[in-house]
Amino acid sequence: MHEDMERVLITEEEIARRVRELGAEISQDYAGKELLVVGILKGAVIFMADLVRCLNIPVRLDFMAVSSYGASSESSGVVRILKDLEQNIEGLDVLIVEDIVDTGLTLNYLRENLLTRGPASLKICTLLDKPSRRKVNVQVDYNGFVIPDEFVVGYGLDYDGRYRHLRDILILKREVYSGKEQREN
Ligand SMILES: O=P(O)(O)OC[C@H]1O[C@H](OP(=O)(O)OP(=O)(O)O)[C@H](O)[C@@H]1O
Ligand SMILES: Oc1ncnc2cn[nH]c12
Ligand SMILES: [Mg+2]
Repeated sequence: MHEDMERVLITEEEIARRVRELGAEISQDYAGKELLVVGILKGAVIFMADLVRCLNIPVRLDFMAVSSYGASSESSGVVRILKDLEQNIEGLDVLIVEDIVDTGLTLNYLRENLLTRGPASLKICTLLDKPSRRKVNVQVDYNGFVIPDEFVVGYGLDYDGRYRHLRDILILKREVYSGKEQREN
């Protein structure tokens, strides 16, 4: 195992099995429709690539990048759009795909923002959910795994931009992030 890692939390095999399950569930819910899948850069890219290949419905892809919210106040969570969608989503069925919901600030902002653009429907899929860290409530429609309050990396998730390429989801050794706040917020 990678020397910076405490332990494996979810193996690549467990991830693959769960992604197939989510794909089947989403395909069933959107049978007969076309889905615009919106991936939130960068962390969601790897999950999204696997998930969409488990869908047996027509799919289009688009991406957004948002700022991490820095020193914003606890509740509101100022989130800036760094890269917006290319696609006009009015009247479309849209599924936001995320790697993790932690405080919920990112998704809460994104959901509000995209709803103002008039999609026919808007749902949220996340691979990981850390309910213990929630600061704002956000409804998740498709949830891969509920995990404890540990800082995880791999399968798209990073620390300081590293470890996204690792095939499992692993818990990072505390000394690697030297006790710094998990999220500067
Ligand atoms: O629920 P929240 O507390 O808002 O945290 C979740 C968000 O934080 C991470 O993204 P990050 O801002 O680290 O960017 P990245 O996806 O490029 O790693 C993660 O990918 C989610 O988008
Ligand atoms: O555990 C985690 N690992 C990587 N990025 C994030 C964001 N929120 N929580 C995280
Ligand atoms: Mg990240």
